[in-house]
Amino acid sequence: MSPLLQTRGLSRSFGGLRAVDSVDFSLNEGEIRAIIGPNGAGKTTFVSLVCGRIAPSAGTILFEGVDVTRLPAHQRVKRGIAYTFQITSIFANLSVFDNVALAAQRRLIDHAERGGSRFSPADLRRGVASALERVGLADRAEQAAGKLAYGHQRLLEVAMGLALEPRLLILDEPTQGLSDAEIDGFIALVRDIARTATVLLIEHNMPVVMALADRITVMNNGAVLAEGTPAEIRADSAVQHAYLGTPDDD
Ligand SMILES: Nc1ncnc2c1ncn2[C@@H]1O[C@H](COP(=O)(O)OP(=O)(O)OP(=O)(O)O)[C@@H](O)[C@H]1O
Repeated sequence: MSPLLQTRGLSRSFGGLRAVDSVDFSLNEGEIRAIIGPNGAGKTTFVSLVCGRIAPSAGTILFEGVDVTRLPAHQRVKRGIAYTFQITSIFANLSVFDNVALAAQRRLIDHAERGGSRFSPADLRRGVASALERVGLADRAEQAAGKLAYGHQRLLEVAMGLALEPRLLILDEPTQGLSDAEIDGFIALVRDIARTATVLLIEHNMPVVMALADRITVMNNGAVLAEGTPAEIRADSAVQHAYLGTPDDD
């Protein structure tokens, strides 16, 4: 089986700093993959290259075997790559419902343009309601998005990503600002998402990573330091040294 996503020699420098340094990466369809690593390791830069928010200095990105390295971000979204944008992508004055509707509308219009069923407002409402239900924000649909607590804004971004019905959903630190109970709900949500999409998760919360990831990629100084199952990563002494502390820390 060819991988859903593959990068070869992917690099990005900022001035003299190699934020992402010749990364060869491969992700199979249906996987939940976590990317971990210390602050500044290059995780966000790496996924920003994958989704097309920033351009690489060198290297290639293949999605479903097709070279998407030069495609603009919106074309990658059409192909099924969704990134839960940082909080800045939320329209604070619009309702929670309308924020998700903007994302869902884009997918339905794309679908209609490709010769699929005609755009229908009823489909739109259903898609939005379902995405909000899945992330647990259905009862806040009418609130202004800017009034949501930080953690709930992160969940709103996940709902916006889900409304795109992606093949690959990239989640960048989604549990930041969530309570313990909400984190439990989030773990169940990601397992549910993984039934229909491949998940690439940047996450600092180790119990969340260990609970969810099929495999873990550890980045350090822009490069891949290690890759393996949660058990392999826990046992890797270089990883413990760079990042995890002692194996019993969590
Ligand atoms: N736009 C930019 N201009 C200059 N330097 C940048 C830019 N974006 C990232 N960097 C630098 O690139 C390096 C990697 O940053 P990146 O945000 O990808 O790391 P990260 O692993 O996601 O860190 P964190 O866990 O703190 O989010 C850092 O040294 C950062 O300061």
